[in-house]
Amino acid sequence: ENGRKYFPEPPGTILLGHMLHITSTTHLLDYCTKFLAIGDTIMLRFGPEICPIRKGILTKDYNLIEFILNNRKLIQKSENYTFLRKWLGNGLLISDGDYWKRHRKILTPAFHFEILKKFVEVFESAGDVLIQKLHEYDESTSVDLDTLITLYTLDVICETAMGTKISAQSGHNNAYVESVRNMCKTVTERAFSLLKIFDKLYWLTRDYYKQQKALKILHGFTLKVINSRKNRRVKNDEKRTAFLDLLLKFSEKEDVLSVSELREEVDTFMFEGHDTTASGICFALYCLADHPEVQEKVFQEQKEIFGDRKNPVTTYSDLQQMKYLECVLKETLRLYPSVPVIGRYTTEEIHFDGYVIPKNTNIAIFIYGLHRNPDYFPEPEMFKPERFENFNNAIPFSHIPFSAGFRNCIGQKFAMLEMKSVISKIVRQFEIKPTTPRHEVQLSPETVLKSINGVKVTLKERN
Ligand code: HEM
Repeated sequence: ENGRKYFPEPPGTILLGHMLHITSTTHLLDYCTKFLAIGDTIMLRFGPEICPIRKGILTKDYNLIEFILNNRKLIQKSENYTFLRKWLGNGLLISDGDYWKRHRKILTPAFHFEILKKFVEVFESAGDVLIQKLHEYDESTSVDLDTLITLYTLDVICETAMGTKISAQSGHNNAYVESVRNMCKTVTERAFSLLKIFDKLYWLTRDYYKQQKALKILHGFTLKVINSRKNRRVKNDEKRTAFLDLLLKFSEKEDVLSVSELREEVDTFMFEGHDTTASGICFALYCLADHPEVQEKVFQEQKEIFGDRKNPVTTYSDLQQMKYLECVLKETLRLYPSVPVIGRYTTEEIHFDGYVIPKNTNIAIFIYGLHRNPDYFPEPEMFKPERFENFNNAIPFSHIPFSAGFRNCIGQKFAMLEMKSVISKIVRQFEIKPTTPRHEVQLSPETVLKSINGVKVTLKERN
């Protein structure tokens, strides 16, 4: 067409394009991989022109990904993020333009390491509750980590984001916990349904009512916390260091956030900050179970830091010293990136390497596929944390579990500290082993990468 070059399109059906292939999340990773057999970047079509989410490109190409993530014109998120909007409003994850820029600037100081240092106590005390739970299992019963770990990360994010203990691990605040789960689930299901993406059809489904109910509980909870902390806040109260308190403090100065803006940012942390870390922790423990030699090295590192103390009070600087564990986490997030696909939307025509990406195109960056490219990671299916002991910094965009560029994850350091805190605690107390017969995870990219049959291991108390 006029010599304009577009990315190739894999075979699909005339009317529905590639939509039919992508109706189940469990096969999504396989389909993406299969589609990308014809090239590292391809065009996909989701249904006929009347469909709300129509066309897109899917890429695992290093250079294109670097180009996109470093491009100031490409910070708008793709259309499927709009399903999160009812919950997260214009929170940092989905806002764009000057509004995003302004909010990113306001929120960045809240993730300063001086603040994160203080959160280590929260990670540790929630971790102690988890350890108590884990002691209820022994070698004969497998533990499904998914539920237990998710309740742990919920406890952590609620206390750090809102300064409020919900004791999810002890079975309190079930309505809130359940609403978070329901919301995450229905949002994902919507993005992959041919019918539910239409608002008017969605109103007729049970999911819609489930969502409305969950939203009422979620928003109600956050607003209640904001209002009570706003009224009760004591000036210069050192103890109040939750994200919310910092934002309230900032709001008193020139950068005013309204109550609803505060609500949206806090809810965004609630969403982005618990499922992602839970996924990372579960898969890391699963990999450690499969690789006793790696686990032994992690354990030895703990001994070097703490001697024989099994339950030491762990500080920020202790966590900083866990260099090998950090490699384990990087390797886990390479093979199992918590956010396997991220999306962008073109607001103008983009030219890259002789190709045209039309205006109004959704771009899906396939992090999962990028991370398994043998050019950057020889024997890509193998779990080898040592790769990161001398990672080639010349190819920074080959490993981007936290994305990269302007819109990278604001919670990256927080997440690494939390994961290190809880995993080191578990490794000091237990030997992690595969179940018999060995549990095989079934990956499903539900916005966050999950295993639909759980993540099961067995635990043996160390002497
Ligand atoms: C292992 C854990 C985590 C992973 C793998 C992860 C990954 C990511 C990725 C890939 C993005 C980019 C999303 C996109 O472009 O659509 C992102 C953005 C974001 N993450 Fe995380 N995340 C993690 C933990 C956290 C935590 C703990 C928090 C908060 C406490 C957080 C808050 C955010 C926010 C607010 C954004 C939006 C940033 C912006 O657009 O300016 N994340 N994260």
